Amino acid sequence: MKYKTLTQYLVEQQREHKAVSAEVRLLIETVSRACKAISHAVSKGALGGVLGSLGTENVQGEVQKKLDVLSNEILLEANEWGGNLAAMASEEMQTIHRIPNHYPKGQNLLLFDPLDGSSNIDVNVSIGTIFSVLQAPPEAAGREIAEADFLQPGTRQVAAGYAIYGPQTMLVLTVGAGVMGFTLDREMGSWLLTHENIRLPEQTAEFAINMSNMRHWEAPVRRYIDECLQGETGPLGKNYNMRWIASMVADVHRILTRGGVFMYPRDARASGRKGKLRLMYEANPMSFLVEQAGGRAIDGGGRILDIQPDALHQRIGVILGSREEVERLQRYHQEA
Ligand SMILES: O=P(O)(O)OC[C@H]1O[C@](O)(COP(=O)(O)O)[C@@H](O)[C@@H]1O
Ligand SMILES: [Mg+2]
Ligand SMILES: [Mg+2]
Repeated sequence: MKYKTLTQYLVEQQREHKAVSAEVRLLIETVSRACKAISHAVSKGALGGVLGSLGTENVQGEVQKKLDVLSNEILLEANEWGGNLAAMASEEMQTIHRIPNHYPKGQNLLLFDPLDGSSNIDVNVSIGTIFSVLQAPPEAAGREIAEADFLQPGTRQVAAGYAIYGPQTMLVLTVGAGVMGFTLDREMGSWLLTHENIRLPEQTAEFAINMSNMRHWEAPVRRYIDECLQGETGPLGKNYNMRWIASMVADVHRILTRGGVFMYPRDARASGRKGKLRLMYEANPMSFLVEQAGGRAIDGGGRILDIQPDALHQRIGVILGSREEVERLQRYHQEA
């Protein structure tokens, strides 16, 4: 079977469907090359000296793994040279990284979670890279990009995707024209379009949540999970299965493949933080993908993609996946 390459797909989207600009096409290709390099580093594991912690903390007070920092550097370096970008923002960096004057500059803004699922690195479980592309707002023309220029709702994303480093390395991408899955052919070094037009089943009997946080959940999430656990004889009338990989990339990949609902809800913890996951690097790109595949994504209050961000590293509750289940959860929030 002959598969299209990522480049062929993107050129088609640019020329025939006008779904992507030449600049964004080149940017996605650069990100995909960086993901290939991260994939090689990940697969070397202990032999490449990439496992373990660095003993430093990121801006959010989380201990950084060697791979968090290495992946961040790979993405920065690749995109400084070839990304057609104005600036970048990363979960691992305090503030934005502007493209220096001597590099080719573009109009786009790139955001990334360089290594998602950090707690799984050392135990050889799937991890990934998540990215999102925005455009510099018109008012930024002629001046330096500011952090505030990144604070755009997810509906403004022009592309988003993730690479998953699992049994296979895949790149799952949307440019707003459906969701495409590319598998890395290591011998050829190419991304091949193996999963065309990924669609998410509307119904499901599988949920993903970290049950150890149950005592902190808000009432609507508690109600939904209680009902799932009651199985066939409960109000939902079916037996549910549960999965929790603790890599958002891997959990979302499973959901895009066979349906399900993923939750890292905001909760009632005294810390007052609104959930664990980051709006700009995790929730927005994944919500864009899930909606493009026919699913839904909410924070409990409403649609994630409509949220006006108020900070680069803002955290948010995330509920996403199969349409009917997410709509049910939305109803439970409204009723509460
Ligand atoms: O360990 P917990 O609390 O279950 O959290 C798991 C979640 O945290 C994350 O690992 C956060 O991402 P990072 O590894 O990029 O910080 C998600 O991928 C995952 O869904
Ligand atoms: Mg993450
Ligand atoms: Mg991360």
